[in-house]
Amino acid sequence: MSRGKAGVFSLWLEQRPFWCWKTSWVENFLPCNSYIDSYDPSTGEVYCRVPDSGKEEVEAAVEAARAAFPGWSARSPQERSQVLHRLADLLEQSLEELAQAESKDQGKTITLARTMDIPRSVQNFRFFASSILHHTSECTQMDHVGCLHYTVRAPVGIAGLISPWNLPLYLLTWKIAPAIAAGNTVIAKPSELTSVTAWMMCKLLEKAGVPPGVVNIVFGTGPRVGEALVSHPEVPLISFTGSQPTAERITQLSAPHCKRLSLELGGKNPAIIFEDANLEECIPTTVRSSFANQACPLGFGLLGEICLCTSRIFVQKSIYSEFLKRFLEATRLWKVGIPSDPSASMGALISKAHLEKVRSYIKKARAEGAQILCGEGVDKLSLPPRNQGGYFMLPTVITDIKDESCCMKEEIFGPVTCVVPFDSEEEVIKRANSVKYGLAATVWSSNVGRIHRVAKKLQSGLVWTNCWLIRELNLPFGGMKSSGVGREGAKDSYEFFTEVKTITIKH
Ligand SMILES: NC(=O)C1=CN([C@@H]2O[C@H](COP(=O)(O)OP(=O)(O)OC[C@H]3O[C@@H](n4cnc5c(N)ncnc54)[C@H](O)[C@@H]3O)[C@@H](O)[C@H]2O)C=CC1
Ligand SMILES: N/C(=C\C=C\C(=O)O)C(=O)O
Repeated sequence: MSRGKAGVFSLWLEQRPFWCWKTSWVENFLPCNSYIDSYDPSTGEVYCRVPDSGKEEVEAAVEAARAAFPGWSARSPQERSQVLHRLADLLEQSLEELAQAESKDQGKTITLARTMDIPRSVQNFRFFASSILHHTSECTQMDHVGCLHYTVRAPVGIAGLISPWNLPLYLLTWKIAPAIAAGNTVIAKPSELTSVTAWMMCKLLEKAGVPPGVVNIVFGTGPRVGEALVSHPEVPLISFTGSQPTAERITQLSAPHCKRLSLELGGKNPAIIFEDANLEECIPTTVRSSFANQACPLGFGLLGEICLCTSRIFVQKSIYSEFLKRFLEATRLWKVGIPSDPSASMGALISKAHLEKVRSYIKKARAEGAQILCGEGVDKLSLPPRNQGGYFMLPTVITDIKDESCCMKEEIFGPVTCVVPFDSEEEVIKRANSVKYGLAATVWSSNVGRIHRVAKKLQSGLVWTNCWLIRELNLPFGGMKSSGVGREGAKDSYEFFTEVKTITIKH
């Protein structure tokens, strides 16, 4: 890791013979001495190495971000917006290259990276480039005491941004874009498992005219560089997406500095399917919502590696058998294949450790007497010889499982879903709410009154009814209970990344 001309840090990915992206811009950066092996999930082989940065790199990044802050924060929203638009255009021009890289690094299908991850990363910059132009402040009057009050907002300073491996560029840009649009400078840390597209974006930052020091990217592990960033006294706010245990650690480290935190964490998301649901629409959407993020049917991707994925399907008893039969038929159609295969609907999981973790849940379910109806341990995977060491697994459906089972309580974050029957509306709401998480729920019914009633009673930051993962970026995104703290979106991100001041004028 090193300081570069553009104020971008720790940017050295060692090239392996089959690593094909151009690296001429790397000359701006000094090499680092310590690396982490990065694996291709589809083969299980090391294919590049990521810098293993720590305190020293964070210190250098803070210095650059501090120096850049006065100039960047003094620019008008219009000027910052133009830079974000240029960056979006450049990312879009590199869409294919970025999609190939994301697919190779993460294991998801190329189709998914091409149609979801990279387009959404482009959209993140365009969206915040536009929304930053439309915020207004508050004003109230107190005529009886001759006072006018109004608010002003200012960027907070240096924002620490930490993102996970499931949607690498998509989630990193979802944080960088609003932070810099609001006038902050940032230090961003992508997951050590998926650093490549962040690294590729660095050269585009410079080209887009992002001034040196405005966006600093540090690469490395959570315990080393992540904690150095979170603990740094000059980084007053942290936006984090990832697991709940890591969020706890970040909260502890932030507490002595009273840092502002935005935490987007996991879920144990229910789908509630009433007997009057339109199964023609519900079944394909629920297959997708269960197994998304290595998969991409209908040009819309999803392998259970999205925090919004369904992992508990409650089906009203009267339609349970029919639903289950059709759901299994639809699941079995999903082809697991190498990420570059355009006919594959699912690629590989992120890592060996993660594959083992996901498999361990299925073992536990079996030991508890649950039925595994398809997938892991039931059907056979067919893969080319070169990919036998990859982290693949078939979409797996579990039934006859108790609500108390760990498979029904804990976030598995893999292509595994549990299907259970229910009798009444009241019962299913109670059962859906009986977990520590509260991120996303789906409700399927043609009774509008019921939809409103149930949606209001679910402890969930997001409720999709008769659909799934239709995103309106303007509106609040985030979870209740252990699924997070705070919300992201046009207004919410703006409020998080700015400090508000109330001014009173006596006249
Ligand atoms: N959005 C979500 O809900 C996500 C949930 N997960 C869940 O978390 C489980 C574990 O996955 P991980 O990759 O280990 O997630 P994680 O929460 O440990 O990693 C997310 C990010 O946090 C960083 N990080 C880790 N420890 C840190 C620390 N002490 N201080 C600062 N930063 C730190 C990581 O380097 C990465 O950039 C998954 O199996 C899944 O259940 C994982 C990714 C995303
Ligand atoms: N935070 C996650 C997904 C967000 C999706 C979106 O903003 O559309 C996650 O899977 O971790």
